[in-house]
Amino acid sequence: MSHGNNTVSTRLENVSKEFSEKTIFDTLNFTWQGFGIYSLIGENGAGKSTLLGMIAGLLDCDLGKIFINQQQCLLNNQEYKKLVTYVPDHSPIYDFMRGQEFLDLICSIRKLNPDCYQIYIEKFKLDNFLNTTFAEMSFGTAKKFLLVSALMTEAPILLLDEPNNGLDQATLQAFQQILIQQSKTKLILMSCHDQHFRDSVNAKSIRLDALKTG
Ligand SMILES: Nc1ncnc2c1ncn2[C@@H]1O[C@H](COP(=O)(O)OP(=O)(O)OP(=O)(O)O)[C@@H](O)[C@H]1O
Repeated sequence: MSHGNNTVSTRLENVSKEFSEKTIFDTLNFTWQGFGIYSLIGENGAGKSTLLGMIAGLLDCDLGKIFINQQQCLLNNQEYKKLVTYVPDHSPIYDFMRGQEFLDLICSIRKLNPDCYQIYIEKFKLDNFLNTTFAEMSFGTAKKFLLVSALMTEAPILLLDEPNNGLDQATLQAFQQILIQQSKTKLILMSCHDQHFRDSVNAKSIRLDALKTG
């Protein structure tokens, strides 16, 4: 991998977050070290998506710090952004954008050769949707493009929010194989309510309430 490390870590240091005076996290401390797949487990509203969004750098911590390797999650830290890629549970893509345009845009931002996504287009059977706008795509098809945009990068941290939601059986099988393969060289953190899917990719469970109480 081009990140050049034979290991990778994500570290939460005294991370606190509240929404409208409701505490979601209070001085959370945890480190994920090394490659593999981890799934955050917790009831609806426990804060799984919030934590993934914070590690992705899209939501601020109220207090505390988040690091990937030695890089701190800060608005202008481009080195941090290179280390992480994130798939939210719903598509945030402009309606007018077409599938291929979106992937080419991500390639251009991440300085990747556009050839890098072809293999995933085949595995996810997206050939016929490259020219389709996100407005016209089904939920599952849009989700597949988002997954491709993350899987094609070399970022060693992959954050996936409910990644299996909306995928058909054939795609799920292809996706499971890709995740297992990528988990040899990436640290994959996901939120996933589906135990069958978690087991199928050998995800290690991390209970959010256990994290909160240290
Ligand atoms: N932008 C926001 N403004 C106010 N409250 C928010 C906001 N985003 C999330 N919350 C609240 O923060 C809490 C954690 O939400 P989050 O979506 O992270 O939970 P989750 O564990 O991912 O839930 P689910 O399993 O339902 O996906 C919830 O109480 C939610 O209502």
